[in-house]
Amino acid sequence: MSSHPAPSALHNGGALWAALCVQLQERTTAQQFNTWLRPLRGELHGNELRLFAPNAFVMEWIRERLMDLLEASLADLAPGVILRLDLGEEEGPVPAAVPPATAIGTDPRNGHRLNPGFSFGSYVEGKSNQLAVAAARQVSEHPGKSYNPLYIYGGVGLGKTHLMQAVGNAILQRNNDAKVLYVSSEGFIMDMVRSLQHNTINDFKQRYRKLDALLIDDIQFFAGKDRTQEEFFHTFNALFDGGRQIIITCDRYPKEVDRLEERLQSRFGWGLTVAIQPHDLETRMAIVLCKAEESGVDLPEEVAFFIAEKIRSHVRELEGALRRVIAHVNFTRKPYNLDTAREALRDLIDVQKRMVSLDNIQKVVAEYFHIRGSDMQSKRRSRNIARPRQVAMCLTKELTSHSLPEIGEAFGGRDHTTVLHACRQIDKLRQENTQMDEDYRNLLRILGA
Ligand SMILES: Nc1ncnc2c1ncn2[C@@H]1O[C@H](COP(=O)(O)OP(=O)(O)OP(=O)(O)O)[C@@H](O)[C@H]1O
Repeated sequence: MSSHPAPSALHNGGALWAALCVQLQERTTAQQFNTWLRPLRGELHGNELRLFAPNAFVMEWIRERLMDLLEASLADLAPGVILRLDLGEEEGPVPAAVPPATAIGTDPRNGHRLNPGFSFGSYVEGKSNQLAVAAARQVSEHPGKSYNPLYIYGGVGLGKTHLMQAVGNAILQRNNDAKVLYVSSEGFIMDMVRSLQHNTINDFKQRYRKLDALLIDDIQFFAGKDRTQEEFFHTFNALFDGGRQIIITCDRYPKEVDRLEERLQSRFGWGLTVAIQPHDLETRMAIVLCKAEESGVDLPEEVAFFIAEKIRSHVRELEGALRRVIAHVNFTRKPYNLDTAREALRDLIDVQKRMVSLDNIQKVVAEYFHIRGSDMQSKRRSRNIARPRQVAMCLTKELTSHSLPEIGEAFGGRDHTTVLHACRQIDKLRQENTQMDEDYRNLLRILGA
């Protein structure tokens, strides 16, 4: 991280917190940042940075999920300063991403909370999202009538939110009076909690049930939240029965969302469930070109290809890499070509190379499946050992340039046909078994591929 503020800038807690926010914005999604971190207030007391949360719900959420990230970022920025999270004395302002309940659907300018940039026009279509895009277009033309609910699922940063909001924007374009609302599932929970706190739960129900289209993002965060699920169940029924459109996104298939009531799981499957798969090279390249054009940059195709080839995880990373290249070119005043792209992404590529070494793949896979590193080479054949070993072989084949005999050798002197068999087996299992596919994709992500 390059943005270390001068020590004088850190004298008061506000400045330190502001500097920390710059880092955190890079390390979280916009939604996470706006919903959970932006509402915090920072005060520096000696060597202790105290962060005050506006309410207990926000405080607990941060404690459970963001504390490690906050502490690590603070340690990078101001080593030695300790972090303490407290409840603010007074109820703080409502987070920017979650306007006060009364604002929902009533502000004609942005009551719907849609990002106008998330349109079909700026969404690149490829093999990985073809079906999802076709379904989304259909829904935008006949909301409430074609597929209800439309359930879009897929891994992190693959374009679920963008596509869902494209539908919302298209509905509004056709009918400016339509009551459309985009809300993250965390936003829905916050909204509900606030209504409960203020005894306005009936208003909450009315607001949500009057909508023409409800777009609810990342529904996996409903897991285990019984009161929220209960409330959403009734909202869902009211909208569905009234022929209003519901669009849901999630990181997995409905039946695979843990601790989600069965009645919700089954309702989510009533309409159409479509997946967005990780994008292939051509689609990634088209996305890079599209994003470059949006930024007013005439990017040579070879540079777009280079970025798409090196960054294989998800679109947010692709965007990050492109931003780096643009910043580097602006700063050095050099032209856009392979050399400048390589210079701009050197750190990233170096990290990636270290991550995808044969040794590291074995280590990461062993840790992921909780087996011993030495089991990668051992003769043990029990499934809980053999399967991770096959996964590691398959990843090594996919991510490195080692030959099959070299891979076999590194996995306890096995024959190259064993490696080939492992790769085929894992490919097959990934198609048949979503858990295996998810594990494999998680590992690719951990390995930075
Ligand atoms: N097919 C695409 N064409 C153009 N841009 C895309 C495409 N897919 C994703 N993006 C861009 O990638 C970024 C991340 O996309 P988005 O937030 O929609 O992903 P997501 O699947 O909802 O992620 P998360 O799982 O974190 O909620 C956005 O800036 C979006 O515009």
